[in-house]
Amino acid sequence: MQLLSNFLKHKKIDSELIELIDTLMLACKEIALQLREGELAGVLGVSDNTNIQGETQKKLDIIANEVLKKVLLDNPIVRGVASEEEDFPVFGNSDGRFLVTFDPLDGSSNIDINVSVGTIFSILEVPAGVHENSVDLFLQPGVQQLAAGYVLYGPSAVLSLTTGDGVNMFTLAHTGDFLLTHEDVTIPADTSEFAINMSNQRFWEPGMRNYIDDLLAGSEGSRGRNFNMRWVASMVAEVHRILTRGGIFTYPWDSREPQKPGKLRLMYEGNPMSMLIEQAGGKSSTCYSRIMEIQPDAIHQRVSVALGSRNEVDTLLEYHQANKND
Ligand SMILES: O=P(O)(O)OC[C@H]1O[C@](O)(COP(=O)(O)O)[C@@H](O)[C@@H]1O
Ligand SMILES: [Mg+2]
Ligand SMILES: [Mg+2]
Repeated sequence: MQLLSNFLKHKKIDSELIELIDTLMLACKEIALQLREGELAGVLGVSDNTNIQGETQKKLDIIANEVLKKVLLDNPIVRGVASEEEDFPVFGNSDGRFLVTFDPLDGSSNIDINVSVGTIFSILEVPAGVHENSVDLFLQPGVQQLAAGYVLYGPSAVLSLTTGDGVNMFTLAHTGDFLLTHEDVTIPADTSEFAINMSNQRFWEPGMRNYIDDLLAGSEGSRGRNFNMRWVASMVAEVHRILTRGGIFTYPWDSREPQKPGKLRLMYEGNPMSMLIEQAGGKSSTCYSRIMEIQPDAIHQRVSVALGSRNEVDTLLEYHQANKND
């Protein structure tokens, strides 16, 4: 089985980008170790802090964030990082070429119950000739990402990575190496499995309500077949399932906080996951437009997300279109 860096060299990926991905994996291996120790290392439970989005930080949110920040900023090819758990971007070498945004620990409500969590990352390039450090450097649409991926910390630790030429998966071996385990991952265009937090049903838009009602009606409804439902409450795990066997995942806009487009964050979750899904032949949308074409205007911007098997996402968009035109 091929080593991650050998695979990327073989694919003729830019050597500095390979170096950056290796650096990211160094941090993820450290996070994987801390997670594995769990209670033994005293890392479970909540901290006394709240992040800029008003969420209570888990101890492991903070640890994972610190590990990623330190390891990345120690490498002079990194100009700056932006994290879900940092109020503002943090800058390193002013000549650095890369920007990295990350959700250090996704699905962190699962930590204390020992269920899968993950790290999501997105790599951007500093626009040519820009020397001033500012948040604006990061505010690039998802189509500009050089690479994106996640590490799922589940029964095994798995990296799913795209550098803009398909999606490949690598499993962390006991030697500390990530080894190629799935090449050219492709999402089936059709699916009978959906993922949504059903407890928010009464807050959804009519398009989403009608769509889910028809899935639940199964073979007796207009879809004419039964659908299965999954909800891990960890986006990394949901996307991993979809990359592995297809499906649709959505965290849509809802009326609880109508001024926010959704729960998930564009720069740390929406864009990197959309790049992976599209590179595997799937589709990703806000329910109205392509996520990767959104011009961000704030680093912690939220976005509504619907992604997965292409034909099923198209069907969901039709329900939204139908209700928009009513
Ligand atoms: O608690 P809910 O409403 O089920 O939301 C679950 C969603 O929130 C998230 O946990 C948000 O990510 P964080 O844990 O990084 O805040 C997603 O991974 C997941 O899809
Ligand atoms: Mg998250
Ligand atoms: Mg998080």
